[in-house]
Order: sequence, then C-alpha cells, then structure tokens
Amino acid sequence: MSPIIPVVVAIDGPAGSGKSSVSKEVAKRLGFGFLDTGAAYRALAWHVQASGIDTDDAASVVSSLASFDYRIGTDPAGYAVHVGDVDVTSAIRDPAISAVVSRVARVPEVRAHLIELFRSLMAAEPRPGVVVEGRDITTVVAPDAPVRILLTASPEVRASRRSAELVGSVTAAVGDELRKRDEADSKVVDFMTAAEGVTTVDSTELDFEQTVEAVIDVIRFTQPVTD
Ligand SMILES: Nc1ncnc2c1ncn2[C@@H]1O[C@H](COP(=O)(O)OP(=O)(O)O)[C@@H](O)[C@H]1O
Ligand SMILES: Nc1ccn([C@@H]2O[C@H](COP(=O)(O)OP(=O)(O)O)[C@@H](O)[C@H]2O)c(=O)n1
Repeated sequence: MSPIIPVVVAIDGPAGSGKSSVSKEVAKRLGFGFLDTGAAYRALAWHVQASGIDTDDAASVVSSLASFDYRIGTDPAGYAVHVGDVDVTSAIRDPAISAVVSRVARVPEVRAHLIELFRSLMAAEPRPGVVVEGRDITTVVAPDAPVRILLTASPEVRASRRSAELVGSVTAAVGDELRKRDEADSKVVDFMTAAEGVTTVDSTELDFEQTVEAVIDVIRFTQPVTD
C-alpha cells in the first residue's frame, strides 16, 4: 500500500505579515499540521550564540550544525520548539535573536541543511495536509505544492502588529527592525513579490479572522478539503 501524501499549503511573506499566527489557525481548522520554518533559523541562531560562536563567522556556524539537535512538532495545538532538551519557544522570539537570525539564514550550507529537514518533516506529516510557512516555501522548499500563497501587509501595519506583541516596544523602532531584516533576507530569497502561480493575500485591510478565511478560501478553491 502506498503512503498517503499530505496536501502541502505553502505560505511565504515578509516579517509580521501574519504567516505564523494565520497558518497555525488555518491548520487547526482544517485538521492539518503546521510547520513554522522561521523557528528553525531562529533556533539555530540561539544555538550558535549559546555555543559562544559569532553569528558572522559562517564557517563556525556551518560547523555548529553537527551539534544542532533541533526538535519541532507539527501539531498546531501544541506548538513548542526545543534544542536538545531546552525549550526555546520563547527565547527565539527575543529581539536579540531577531537582530542576528538573518546572518545565519544567509549561509547556503545552513539553508541546504534546514530545507532537507523541512522536507522530511513535511513527508512524515500524519495529518491529511500541512501548512508550511516561511520565506522560500513557495519557491524553493515546496515549489510543486498544490496551494501556494504570498501573505502580505503594508510595512506600517506589520510594524504595529508586531509592536503590539512586544511589551514596552515602540512601533517606529520595531518597524525599523522589520525593514532591516526584510532587506537582509531579500538578498537571499524574494518573498516580496509572488512567483508565478502564487496567490497573494494582502491582509492590510483585513482583521485576523478575515485573513484566516481568505487563506482557507484560496485552499478550498485550489484543493477541495473536508472539515
Ligand atoms: N490580519 C490580521 N489582523 C490583525 N492582526 C493580525 C493579523 N494577522 C496577524 N496578526 C497579528 O500580528 C502579529 C504578527 O503575526 P505573526 O503571525 O507573528 O507574523 P509573521 O509570522 O508573518 O511574522 C500577531 O500578533 C498576530 O496575531
Ligand atoms: N523559510 C525561511 C524562514 C525564515 N527564514 C529566516 O528566519 C528569520 C525568522 O523568520 P520568522 O518567520 O520567524 O520571522 P517573523 O517573520 O515571524 O518575524 C527570517 O528573518 C529569515 O532570516 C528564512 O531564511 N527562510
């Protein structure tokens, strides 16, 4: 008997566009798995720093992959990220990690290593589908996915949403951080424009619920799913 291949829903977009929160909710509603690929780059940046390695030292960052024991599940209701036995779910959201994550993400060997990991997690998904979100899912990780979406929002809206999550933050400073990170990340992969066949969902004028519904509409249009 051949294995059932899960339906892959690929979602890309810039920082703060809602990829993670919207994808998680969509996965819950459809009974799909959820894979946050940015968490792996963040966890590697955390591991590199915890090992006393300079994130700018690409050769040492590559060497650190050998001891990077990354663990993440795809249950959207039980989201947790571990490096070895350490729960880094909150630590990887720290602005100090956001400030350096692009430096490890730009290293080609890092990307090759993590992309292989993402593909094996996707293939092992036990649910009928999996929502995978990041920067290069629609173009590199899963370019053949039956559903591919670019989730966008204006820079101002993204900064104010992210700022609302960070206690004591100033929207202008958060906006500056997002802009710098998007600029650095854009040198590696294009996630600001939709590749051919990718549907854009612009959430600038949509609230969270409307955005979730818009994404589910795209999935239903492309791929009939049952609740
Ligand atoms: N359409 C929306 N309207 C209002 N808030 C939203 C919307 N989409 C996401 N959010 C909120 O914005 C914040 C950033 O979303 P997040 O999913 O972390 O973005 P990303 O993963 O793209 O960086 C979260 O607090 C999330 O709940
Ligand atoms: N598929 C991906 C996902 C994330 N990343 C990198 O990981 C970082 C963190 O991703 P994230 O999705 O957690 O970031 P936010 O948009 O949630 O702030 C990004 O800034 C990129 O440097 C990547 O290179 N490729």
